[in-house]
Amino acid sequence: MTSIELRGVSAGYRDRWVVDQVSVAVPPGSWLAVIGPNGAGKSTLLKAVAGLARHTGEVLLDGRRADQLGVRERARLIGYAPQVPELPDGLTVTDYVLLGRTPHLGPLARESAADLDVVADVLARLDLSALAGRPLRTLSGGERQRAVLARVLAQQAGLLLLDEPTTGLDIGHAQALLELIDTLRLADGTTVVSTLHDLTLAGQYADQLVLVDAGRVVASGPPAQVLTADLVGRHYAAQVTVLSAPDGSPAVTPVRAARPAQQPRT
Ligand SMILES: Nc1ncnc2c1ncn2[C@@H]1O[C@H](COP(=O)(O)OP(=O)(O)OP(=O)(O)O)[C@@H](O)[C@H]1O
Repeated sequence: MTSIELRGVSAGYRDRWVVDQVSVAVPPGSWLAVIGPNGAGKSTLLKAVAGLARHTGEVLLDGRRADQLGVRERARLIGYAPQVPELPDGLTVTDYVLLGRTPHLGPLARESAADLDVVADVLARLDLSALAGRPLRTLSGGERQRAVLARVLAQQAGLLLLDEPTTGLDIGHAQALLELIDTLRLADGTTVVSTLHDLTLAGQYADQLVLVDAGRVVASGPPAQVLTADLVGRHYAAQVTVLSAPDGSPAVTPVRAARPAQQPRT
C-alpha cells in the first residue's frame, strides 16, 4: 500500500512547462484517473511522479519526498508503464517481463525461482502464457500492450502509474485488463494512478477523477461529479450526453448534431 500526494506540482520540458500547480491526494489502495484532452499534460504529470520529467513542487510517497528516495527504493515503490514504451530488441516476452523484477534482484543480479514464479503468474493472469517464448517484436499491438503491463505488475510495486493502459486494446481486452488491475488493487492494496481516454471506463474503475486542461486541474472528485456533459463538453470541445450505466456509473456518449434532411434528387 502506497499513498501518494502531489503538492503544487508543475512539470515540463527544456523550453516549456506544461503542467501547472497540480495538487491531489490519492489514498492507499485507491484508483485515480487523470483525464483531459490531447496535449493537456496528463502523460507529463505521470512522468513527473515517476521521476522522468523536470518538475517543481512536492511528490510525496507514503509521506516521504520522492526525490529523496534512492533509485532502487523508488523502483520498488513505483511501477510505471509509459504510453509508448520502448521495447528492447531481441527479447522474448518472458525475458522482458523478468526486467520488472530488477529492483528485487540480489547483488549478483540473478533471478531466483521465486522471481520466475512471479513472472509465470503475471503472464497467466494477463493471458500471455502461450506467448511466453515469443520474441516481443512479433506480438500484435494489443499483445504488446499487455506485455508492458505484465512487466510493471511483475515489479510488485505499491503504486502503479499507467499511462493509457488500454490504448490499442479491443473492448474485451480493455475490460479484462482493467478488471485485472482492479482485482490486484483490491487483493494487494495497490494504489493506481492512470490516464484514460475512455471516460466511461474511467468512471467505472476509478474512485476519483482529475480533469486536466492546459496543464491545470479544472475539476476533481468522484466520477459523477466530474463526468458531466457541461465539463466534458467544455474541456474536450465535444458534444456529449451523460447516461447512467446499469451499475449507476456515468456513461459518456458522443452526440451527433442532427443533419439536415436530404433533398430528393430531381
Ligand atoms: N519531450 C517533450 N518535449 C517537449 N514538449 C513535449 C514533450 N512531450 C510532450 N510535450 C508537450 O507537452 C504537452 C503535454 O503533453 P502530454 O503528452 O503530457 O499530454 P497528454 O495530456 O498526455 O496528451 P495525449 O492525450 O495526447 O496523450 C504537449 O503540448 C506536448 O506537445
